[in-house]
Amino acid sequence: DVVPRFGVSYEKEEDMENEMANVDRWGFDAFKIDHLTNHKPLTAVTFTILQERGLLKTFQIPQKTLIAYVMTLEGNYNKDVKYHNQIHAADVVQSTNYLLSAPALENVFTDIEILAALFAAAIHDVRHPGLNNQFLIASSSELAILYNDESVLENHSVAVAFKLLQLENCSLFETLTKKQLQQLRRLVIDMVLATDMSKHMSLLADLKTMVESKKVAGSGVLLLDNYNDRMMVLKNLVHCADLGNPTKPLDIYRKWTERVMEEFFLQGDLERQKGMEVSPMMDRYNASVEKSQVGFIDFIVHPLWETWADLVYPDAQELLDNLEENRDWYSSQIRNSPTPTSE
Ligand SMILES: COc1ccc(-c2ccn(CCC(=O)N3C[C@@H](C)O[C@H](C)C3)n2)cc1OC1CCCC1
Ligand SMILES: [Mg+2]
Ligand SMILES: [Zn+2]
Repeated sequence: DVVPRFGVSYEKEEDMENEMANVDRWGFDAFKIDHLTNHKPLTAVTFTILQERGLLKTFQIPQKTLIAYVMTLEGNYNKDVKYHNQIHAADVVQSTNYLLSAPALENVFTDIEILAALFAAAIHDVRHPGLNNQFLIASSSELAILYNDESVLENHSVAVAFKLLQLENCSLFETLTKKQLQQLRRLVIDMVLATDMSKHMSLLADLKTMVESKKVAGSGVLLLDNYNDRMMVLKNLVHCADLGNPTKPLDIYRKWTERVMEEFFLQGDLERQKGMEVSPMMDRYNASVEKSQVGFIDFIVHPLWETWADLVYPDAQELLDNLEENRDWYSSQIRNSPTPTSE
C-alpha cells in the first residue's frame, strides 16, 4: 500500500506542494500546513523530514510504522490548547531540522543523534495541558506529585511518548539495536528535559563557555570531540528551536504571540477563579503584550540566539537580524500610556 507523499491525506495538492516546498526554510509556515492537512502538521513535517534525510532507510523504519506512531503522537497533542499543540510541535521539528542543517554542523552529528533530536522535538510537549509547571506544582496536581515538582511537564511528555511506542503497530524503533535504542533514549530524555525554562541559565552558560573555547576545523565545521559537548550543543539546539518564535518572519511570530497570550490568559483566569495569585503576564486585565515580548527578547531570546549565532557563525545571521527587527517592531508598538499624574 502506497503512502501519500507527505504521509497524510490532504485536499489541495498544489497548495500542499507549494507550502511543503519551504520545509527547509526558516520562513516555513506550520499554520498553513495545519490548515491544509486538517490538523496533522506534525505528521506531515516529521514524515517529510525523516524521509528527506534518508533516516527511514538508514534505520530500516517502515513508512507505515512511522506514520502510525506520529499520527498517534499528534493525536495526543491537545488541539484546543492554543500554543502548546501539534502546530508548535511541527514548528519545533522543522526548526530543529533547519538548525541541524547549519554548514558549521555538517557531518558533526551521527544519524542516531539526528534522529534523537528530531524525535525529541516532535514529542517534547505532548499531552501539554496548557498550564505551566508552576501552576501544576502550586495546585498539587497529580503530575507534580508523580514527578516531585521536577520538570513536571517535560518528564510527562517523555514518558507519554515512550509509552506510545508500545502500542500495536507503533514500534518505531523496533529495528534499532539494543545499544542504539539505549543511546537514543538517553539523548531524547536529556534534550526534552532541557526544554524546561528552569534549565535555561545553566544551558546558556555552558554554551557561552564552549563558544569562548570554540574549536573549528579548517573547513569551518565545529569540532565536538566528546559526548558531553555534543549533548550540550544538541540540548541548546532544541532549546533554541523551542524559543524560535521571535526569530521568525514577523507575521508568523505575531501569530505565536497571540496564541501564547491566549493560553496564558486562560491559566490566569483559572488562577483567579481558584483564589490563587495570578501569575505575571497571565492577567488579561493587566497585560502589556508588547512590553512582555520586548522583555522576553532582551533577557532570554537574544542572549541565547546571539550565543548560538556565534557558535555557528555566520549561519544564523539572518535569524538574528529577524530577531532584532522584530524586537524593534514590538518596542514601537508599546502603547505609551500617559505617565500617571502625581495626584
Ligand atoms: C511568542 O511568545 C512566546 C514564545 C515562547 C515562550 C517561551 C518561554 C519559555 N519557553 C520554553 C518552554 C517553557 O519553558 N515554557 C514555560 C513557560 C515560560 O511558558 C512558555 C510559553 C513555555 N517558551 C514565551 C513566549 O512569550 C511569553 C509570554 C510573554 C513573554 C514570554
Ligand atoms: Mg515545553
Ligand atoms: Zn515547546
